[in-house]
Amino acid sequence: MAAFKLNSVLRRQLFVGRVAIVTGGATGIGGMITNELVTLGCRVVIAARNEDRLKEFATTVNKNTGHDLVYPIRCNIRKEEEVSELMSKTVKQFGKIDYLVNNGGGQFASQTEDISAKGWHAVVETNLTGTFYCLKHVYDKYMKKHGGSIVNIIADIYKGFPGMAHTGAARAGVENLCKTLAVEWAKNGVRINCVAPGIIYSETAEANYGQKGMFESQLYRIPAWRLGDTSEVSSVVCFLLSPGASYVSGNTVYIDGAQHLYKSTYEVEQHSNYPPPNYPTTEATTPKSKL
Ligand SMILES: CCCCCCC/C=C/C(=O)SCCNC(=O)CCNC(=O)[C@H](O)C(C)(C)COP(=O)(O)OP(=O)(O)OC[C@H]1O[C@@H](n2cnc3c(N)ncnc32)[C@H](O)[C@@H]1OP(=O)(O)O
Ligand SMILES: NC(=O)C1=CN([C@@H]2O[C@H](COP(=O)(O)OP(=O)(O)OC[C@H]3O[C@@H](n4cnc5c(N)ncnc54)[C@H](OP(=O)(O)O)[C@@H]3O)[C@@H](O)[C@H]2O)C=CC1
Repeated sequence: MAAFKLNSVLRRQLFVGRVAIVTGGATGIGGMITNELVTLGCRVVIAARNEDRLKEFATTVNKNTGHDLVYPIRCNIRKEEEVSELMSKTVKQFGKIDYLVNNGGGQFASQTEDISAKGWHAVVETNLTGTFYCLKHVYDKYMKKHGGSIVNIIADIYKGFPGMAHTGAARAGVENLCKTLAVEWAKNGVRINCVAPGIIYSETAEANYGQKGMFESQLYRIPAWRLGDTSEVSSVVCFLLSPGASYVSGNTVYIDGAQHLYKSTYEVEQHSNYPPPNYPTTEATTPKSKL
């Protein structure tokens, strides 16, 4: 019992005096990361495009905790000058940036051949280039001299990302960038890792796919036979940021109930359009071609 009490005291103090930036930090997974960091004593700058939503979230958390721990800054991560300002304003306001969580991002579902050039650029510029801007400017403005810890939220790209090729390509780019920076910036005391969520329920995430129940319809593809919840992502993010992960860098942690080892969210319909095999086939093994 005494040990448990000590633990909970330590837990509350884990990030006291620390400062984090969480992009997309007012909704879904990002909102839960902000909440958990605040619970651990951290001050958190939340950054996204929708300023009203940022302000409302910050006001609610600050009212609930009785402390001004959450600070909203409007920022579209696709615009380099806004990202640069986000980092400068944070250093000016709080004197430091210990942690960066690159969580802001997203995509839409589409067959690859139906993605327009504009749609491709929107997704790649948000998820890959936006993350690059955040990394470059947090390094320039603080972490180059002082070190820090970074977590990038990517996605389950273990088997590619059929049905969302743009985000698969962008997130794979972020994962590779993470490996590069884990090496290049080690000399500056910077650790950097990725977290790859499977299907994590939040109202905003599900709304993006336009249909209530869409996420639940995927349960049979997940060995855990349930969706993830946002706190199951935030706890891993906080661990990776914390001194508990002081020798961990350049890694990706999948948070997906083992889905990356099982079924993707994409169905391949039966067809006979591959070049024929060199073994005798029957009617049953050669369905009619639709081509
Ligand atoms: C079946 C179950 C699947 C489970 C998968 C679970 C894995 C992943 C889950 C998640 O990531 S949940 C998080 C969801 N949240 C978000 O995605 C929020 C952020 N998303 C966005 O902001 C957009 O999707 C965006 C495209 C990344 C950026 O949008 P932005 O506001 O900058 O651009 P738009 O002006 O809206 O669009 C630009 C361009 O993009 C094309 N496009 C956009 N949406 C669609 C769509 N729904 N379908 C087809 N194409 C789309 C389109 O070309 C747009 O240009 P215009 O045609 O509008 O001129
Ligand atoms: N939920 C899930 O199942 C999964 C989620 N993910 C990823 O996790 C992250 C969080 O998603 P989740 O919480 O589920 O969904 P949300 O839709 O709630 O979160 C997306 C957040 O990103 C912000 N954002 C989007 N574009 C930009 C931009 N250009 N600049 C700044 N902020 C931006 C949004 O704020 P605003 O619109 O105000 O800018 C929003 O707060 C995303 O990167 C998502 O793709 C990955 C795999 C699975």
